[in-house]
Amino acid sequence: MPWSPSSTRGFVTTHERGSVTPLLEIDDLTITYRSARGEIPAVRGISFGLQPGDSLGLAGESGCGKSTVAAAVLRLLPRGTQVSGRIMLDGEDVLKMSFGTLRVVRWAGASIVFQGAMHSLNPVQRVARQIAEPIVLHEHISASAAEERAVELMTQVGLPTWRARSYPHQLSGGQRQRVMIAMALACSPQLIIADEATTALDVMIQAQVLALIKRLVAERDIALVMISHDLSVLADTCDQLAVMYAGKLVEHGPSHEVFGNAQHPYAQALSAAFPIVGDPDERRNPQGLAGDPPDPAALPTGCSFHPRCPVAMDECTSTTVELRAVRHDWQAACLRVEAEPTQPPAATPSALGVAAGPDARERDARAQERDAGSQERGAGDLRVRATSEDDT
Ligand SMILES: Nc1ncnc2c1ncn2[C@@H]1O[C@H](COP(=O)(O)OP(=O)(O)OP(=O)(O)O)[C@@H](O)[C@H]1O
Repeated sequence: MPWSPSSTRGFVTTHERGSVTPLLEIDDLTITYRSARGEIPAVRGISFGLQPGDSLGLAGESGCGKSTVAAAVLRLLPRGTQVSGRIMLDGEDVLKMSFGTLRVVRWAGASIVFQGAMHSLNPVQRVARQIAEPIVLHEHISASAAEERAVELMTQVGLPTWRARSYPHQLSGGQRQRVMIAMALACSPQLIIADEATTALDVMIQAQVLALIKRLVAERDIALVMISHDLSVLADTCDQLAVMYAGKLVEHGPSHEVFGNAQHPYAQALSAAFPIVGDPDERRNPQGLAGDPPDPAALPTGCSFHPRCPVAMDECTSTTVELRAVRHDWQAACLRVEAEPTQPPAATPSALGVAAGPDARERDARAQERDAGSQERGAGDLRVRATSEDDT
């Protein structure tokens, strides 16, 4: 079994054994909280898969279900929450794992870096000791050997070794977030979930921590799920972007396409709200999105986005639309998207009829310019902030 707790490292992965099974495969995941207000359908039938080394940015407004997905991957949801579908981690169903296996999988298979390290760290324990704890637990080595490893990890995440004996309150916010990343890496997981891991940091420190995550993920061939409100940060850090709205995926595809040429009106609005360096129009005129996301306990009929959608049609009020292929690697859940899987890429919003009128034409022209640019430059040039560790 891949997650046998008895092997030296904790497990032998299917990838180490040469399997091509996706590392993470989420299939029709549906999560409903039970609360005093009744049932809250937080996640509604989402699916995606990741191979080692893949990175997926999960975006969407507050309350759309991003953290619920993250918590489900490590079965950290409150007791009583209804979960259906499948979450396969390295070929094993997380939802059916025994607690013994789950203990190994947490840290050694997948780990989560949350926002606000101060609340996640023990205030009265030195940081190296905290990083060493999961190593002792999972690898059954002595505390001093584990602390040596912890100090090595601290160096890898750019913390000076003398900080090993510091307490969390003696570190800056960025340093604490680095400690959390070192902890997440401690047992060499195959998957890291970063849930708003850089949101509370100032722009310079955020850039450093993002660069660090990118470097470590690339060096170690780790799969990354990164959750953020900030689509531009996700587009800069991840290869793929998935946009959630009211518990559903409304668009999923290569980052430069979803950020630069979104097909779903919600994903368009979200990406238009963030500036792109080198695009003065977007910088001068960042657009907001009117209205609020729906109450998950009282979702609108049809497409949940239709009450806020600038291009909604009558049908949208009654027809539920699932993801449609825009291209073989790109999907959007909008009735206006004409699925043309055999056509070459670079369908533009107006070509798909997603947005009509002068604004849409302007936007479309910008999207085409960006598209041409992105083909030359690649997705990395969508960055809006300096992300080189050396620069900051
Ligand atoms: N323990 C819980 N009990 C009941 N409802 C919950 C619980 N946790 C989250 N919810 C609800 O589930 C929905 C999804 O919440 P979730 O935290 O996953 O969203 P999110 O996209 O991560 O939001 P944010 O960006 O604000 O963290 C929200 O409507 C939220 O109020």
